[in-house]
Amino acid sequence: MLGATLGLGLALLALYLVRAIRTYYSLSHFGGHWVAGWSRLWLLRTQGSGEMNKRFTEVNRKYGEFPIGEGVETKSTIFRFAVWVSPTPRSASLTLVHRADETQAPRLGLRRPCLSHPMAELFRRMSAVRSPFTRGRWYTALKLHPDRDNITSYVDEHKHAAIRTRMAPGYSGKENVHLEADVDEQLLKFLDLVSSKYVAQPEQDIFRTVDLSQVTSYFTLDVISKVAFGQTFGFLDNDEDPFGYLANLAQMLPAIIVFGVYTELTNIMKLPAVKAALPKSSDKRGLGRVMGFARDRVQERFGPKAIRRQDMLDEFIKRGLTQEELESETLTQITAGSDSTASALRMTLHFISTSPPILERLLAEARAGIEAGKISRPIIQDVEARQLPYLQACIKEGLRIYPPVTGLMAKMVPEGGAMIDVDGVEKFAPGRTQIGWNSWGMMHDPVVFGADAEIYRPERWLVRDESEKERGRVARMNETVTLCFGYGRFGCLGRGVATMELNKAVVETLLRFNLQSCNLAKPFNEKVVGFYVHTDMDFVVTERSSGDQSALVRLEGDKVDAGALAGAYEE
Ligand code: HEM
Repeated sequence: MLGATLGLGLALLALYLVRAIRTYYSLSHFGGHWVAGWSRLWLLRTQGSGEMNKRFTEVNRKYGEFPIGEGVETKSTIFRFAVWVSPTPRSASLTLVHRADETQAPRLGLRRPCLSHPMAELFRRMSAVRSPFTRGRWYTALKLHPDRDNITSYVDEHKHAAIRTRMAPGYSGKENVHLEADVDEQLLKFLDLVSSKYVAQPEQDIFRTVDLSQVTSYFTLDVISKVAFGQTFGFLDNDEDPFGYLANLAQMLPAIIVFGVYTELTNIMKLPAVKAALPKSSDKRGLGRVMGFARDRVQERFGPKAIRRQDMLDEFIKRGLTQEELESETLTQITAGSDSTASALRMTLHFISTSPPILERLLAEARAGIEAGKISRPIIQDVEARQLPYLQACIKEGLRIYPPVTGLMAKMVPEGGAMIDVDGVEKFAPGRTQIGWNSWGMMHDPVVFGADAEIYRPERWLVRDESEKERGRVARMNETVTLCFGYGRFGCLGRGVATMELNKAVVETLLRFNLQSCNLAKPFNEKVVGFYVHTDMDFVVTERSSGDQSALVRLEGDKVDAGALAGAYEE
């Protein structure tokens, strides 16, 4: 008996080794850290480092570089996850030519020679509507419910396409007549909260600070609950996390990291003991409480006394989503739509408020718009914001320098494999290879964004002259930054809502308040886990108008005691 067990064990080990070696060599030509070729531990370490964005970018810079443009080097990443043995991430730079799809996807450069960057081109090709690439197993980690998938977690193409078709109209905003008014209402509450509770008045010895990381999350969470269900969670009303949701999310980070690498572990959610420990809608706090809130709001739309409101939920119901589907999808809406927009908002505010020339230029544009009657008060309308070039440049630059989603979003090479062009050499990526996305690397690429790509500089988005070269430069940047919302059949459905929030909140906040970071040497703490967990982002806030007045200095008389530094001019 012992002998048979030992024999079986050795046979399994041999099988594992053969597969591991085959997997390793099938992708060894892409280069990368050797550990990543054998196990996912490298990936786990990188994702758990809290700075996955920077580490992936370092890897891309180290391995598989290929010269492009004017001798500048650029990079991308490929991760290999084997069919069933331990996945083996690899890295390499690449452009993509896919054999099976050659008729639809001509070789890079032939169709749009100057606009496409190889990394962006690859990303688009994989996500395009008729692409044979599919979602990788990475997406299964986005399942929030033990039994139910949601739009972000379906790896089955047909199921994903079916739910997306039914949900897209609800997101489009055309049917959601309350959308803009709902966003305005929450923004006014946000501004009111800052004004009533956080404005410092040092001249009256009132010293206060606000944690921007917190209040921006409160704003986007209340917006999303209002536009999704017609009722807010009450973050802004209470100036706190009423359900303990954000705290619960922070506790779940280790699990998020591990599940994002060992995606098969999502199956343990089906085990009765694990299932019992998972958040559920009857919970009093945390994600479970949010699930309960979503369940109650959905329930109100059904039955004899059903509430009717022309909004997203109503549109989803009209498109035939069941009560169960709605509970799961609305929860996804909250997780997908709150943190991403909040980080875009807070980082954009941070960069503008810490760069006086940028702030001044933005304020000048906004004030001119108000004076000309082109900006509604008290809140700018979305259509008006889209007419302000410098505001748009500031927002795009914010999304670029801190792309809100840094998760791998791995797409899978179809059966039969794909040819991938590395350094001008075509290399074969076997079927089921998963190709991860390094959004940070893509958005910080000097080839696309210029040699100062690491710097927040909205001016790069403004066309300097009418030459074809200049228009091509800006068009290429626009094509790339838009990818931070994904693309094609996987692209973000909430993009319109997010853009509306940013269009309004950035300019209205800065028009009212002067923001000063409390600690420029370390303005915030950050953990990057596919999204950003920011804490301690403390700012001093003063009313902009009073700040402006106090800056007016009157120099009266010939001799002024300006209080110059003592000692420097003394004998
Ligand atoms: C600045 C803010 C946002 C960014 C950068 C962003 C980015 C993304 C990205 C990268 C994806 C996945 C693309 C892929 O799988 O390849 C995605 C998907 C999605 N986003 Fe957003 N998002 C934002 C805001 C929102 C908001 C406000 C909502 C809801 C109102 C939302 C709802 C969704 C949904 C439902 C999906 C899944 C689409 C699908 O699977 O077909 N997002 N988003």
